[in-house]
Amino acid sequence: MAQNKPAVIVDDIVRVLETLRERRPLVHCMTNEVVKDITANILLAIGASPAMVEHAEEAAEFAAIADALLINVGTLDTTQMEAMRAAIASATLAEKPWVLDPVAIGAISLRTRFSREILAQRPALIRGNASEIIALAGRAGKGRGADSGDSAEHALDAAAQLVAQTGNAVLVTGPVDYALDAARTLACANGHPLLTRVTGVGCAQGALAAACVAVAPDKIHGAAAAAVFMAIAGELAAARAPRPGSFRTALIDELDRLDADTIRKFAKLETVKQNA
Ligand SMILES: Nc1ncnc2c1ncn2[C@@H]1O[C@H](COP(=O)(O)OP(=O)(O)OP(=O)(O)O)[C@@H](O)[C@H]1O
Ligand SMILES: Cc1ncsc1CCO
Ligand SMILES: [Mg+2]
Repeated sequence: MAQNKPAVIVDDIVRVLETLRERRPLVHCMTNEVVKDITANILLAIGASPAMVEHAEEAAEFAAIADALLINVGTLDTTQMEAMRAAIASATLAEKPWVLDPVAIGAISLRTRFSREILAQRPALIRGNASEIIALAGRAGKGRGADSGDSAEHALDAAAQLVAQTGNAVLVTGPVDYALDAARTLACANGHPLLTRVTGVGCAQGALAAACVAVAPDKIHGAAAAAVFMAIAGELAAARAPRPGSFRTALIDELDRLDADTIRKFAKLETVKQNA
């Protein structure tokens, strides 16, 4: 089953971008209060269509209509938890992919319990920094908030466990991003430290991954595409905007400008493990 899957190559990532811009996937975002603006703008820049729909009744209705759903627990509350449960049930029934972003779990109990509860509904993709991935797998890590205290390499075992639990894919972000499913582990070595100096880049990347998974042939292609798009745009943005405020604007501009030639020229995508 997991075996004999073809390798993921840069051409596959280019195709995800082209398909995304043709199909303009509608991404239902249930995300935290801090990052809604940057999330919607990053989705628009890459060519997707964002919609933030929060009320439980509306969320259940909309999750069936949208092409993908993002569940981000960054500013969780009780009302939102109920709405998220309803949306996940509806997306699952409609066979629409959903992405889990377990922001700052580990040190904070309620969101950790909730993320583990909904993990049982098998998200198509989990996107988190190393500490979040380690905590979701039930292991001890160094995370204390929304930023990672662990290395992505450290999180790979935990990520593989989550892949086994969901049967789907995981994207661990950090200095190197890792995308994995049961058959393959890919590493994207692009990126720039300024990506961590603007709040919500990781969260927006979860939304970007939802858009990519909606149009990609396989979940891992979606995960890898989200890694490559954000990291290359970050490198190009940093080259002309070396401070966080202007970098945020430049990042959105570079995602808008991103094209096949730029991806082919800059992508540092490597297969680190292939079980075929
Ligand atoms: N040291 C680094 N050098 C280059 N790129 C990095 C580095 N650290 C993270 N990144 C990139 O930053 C982006 C966000 O990843 P990060 O792991 O910081 O997410 P996060 O902690 O969940 O973010 P947030 O909580 O602010 O939304 C990714 O594209 C990742 O590749
Ligand atoms: C800063 C912050 N706090 C809760 S969510 C969030 C956005 C980055 O994860
Ligand atoms: Mg961060």
